[in-house]
Amino acid sequence: MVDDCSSGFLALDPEMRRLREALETVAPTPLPVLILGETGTGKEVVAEWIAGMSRHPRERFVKVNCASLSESLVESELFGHERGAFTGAVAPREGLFEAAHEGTLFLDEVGELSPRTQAKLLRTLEYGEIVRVGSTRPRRVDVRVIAATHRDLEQMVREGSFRQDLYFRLNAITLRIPPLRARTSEILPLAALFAARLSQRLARPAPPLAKEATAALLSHAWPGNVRELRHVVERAVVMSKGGPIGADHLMLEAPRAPVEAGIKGDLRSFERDRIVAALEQARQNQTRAAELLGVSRRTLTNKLNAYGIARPRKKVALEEC
Ligand SMILES: Nc1ncnc2c1ncn2[C@@H]1O[C@H](COP(=O)(O)OP(=O)(O)OP(=O)(O)O)[C@@H](O)[C@H]1O
Repeated sequence: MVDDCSSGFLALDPEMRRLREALETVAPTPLPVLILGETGTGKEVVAEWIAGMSRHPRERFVKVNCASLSESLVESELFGHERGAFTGAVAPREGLFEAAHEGTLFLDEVGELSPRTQAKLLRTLEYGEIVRVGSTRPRRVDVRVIAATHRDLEQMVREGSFRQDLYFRLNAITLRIPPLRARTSEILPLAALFAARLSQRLARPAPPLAKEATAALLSHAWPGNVRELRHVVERAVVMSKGGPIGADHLMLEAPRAPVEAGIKGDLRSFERDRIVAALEQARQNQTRAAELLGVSRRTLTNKLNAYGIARPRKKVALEEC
């Protein structure tokens, strides 16, 4: 079950495999799940996968991005409202908790909720009931909550901006999705998957990746994670017009350090570029690259890990897995 990606969730990296194996055990339970990870790492994909594996596979999966809701809207969106609860509330309306009854509610960017909404959410999780805005009548809801955030919730708890009791309620099961730069073995298979999917939609054979394109994909830092990779590959599939994908089609800029990183960031960026260039010059031979850079092989290995630079594999099949 860990190798296929028919559900749209590819897991080849050992940590991702462990994560998926653990999920197979917890998915069919009603326990809340908290998914942590940088933006674009696949938190929503994982949430959908859990919902698909849950007690009633055809149950409802309702998702909401808490960051996209204004403070005035969020309560009524989540818990619903009664007629006349506020200006414009001309009719009663059920909220997302009620819509997800006997199903799963995915609360994306849960760290953005205000203290007031956090309190209401805690109550819902504790008692399994919601109270619509403008009402005092509790309504029972049976909803499995999956929450996600790119924020450091533990830090937010320490700072007092996220309720500790809510944090403990949400994190019955916590999954940490590693950034793409920490699971470089997945870069090329994911690229192959995205290229194959789009090519299929365009009714074209999946294009092969030229050697330089492979090297460019592997040496990029992917600050936008899997989402960025998907966009880069899909654009390249279009730009290559059915031919092999070259490095130019990827249009990856050389990594630039953010201004606030100051000279430290500049030096890191410089060092990383030098390592990538040395590897290219040495045709990916790490011993030779270490010689060119004047460092030991061990130092080079440490730096490759620190910067998330991986050696390209010899050949990648660009086909749907
Ligand atoms: N393991 C994976 N297998 C296949 N596709 C993936 C995988 N991980 C992410 N993706 C794809 O990458 C994109 C971003 O994934 P997703 O929206 O789940 O990330 P996220 O962590 O929820 O992002 P955000 O924090 O911005 O909400 C989507 O197009 C998704 O299909």
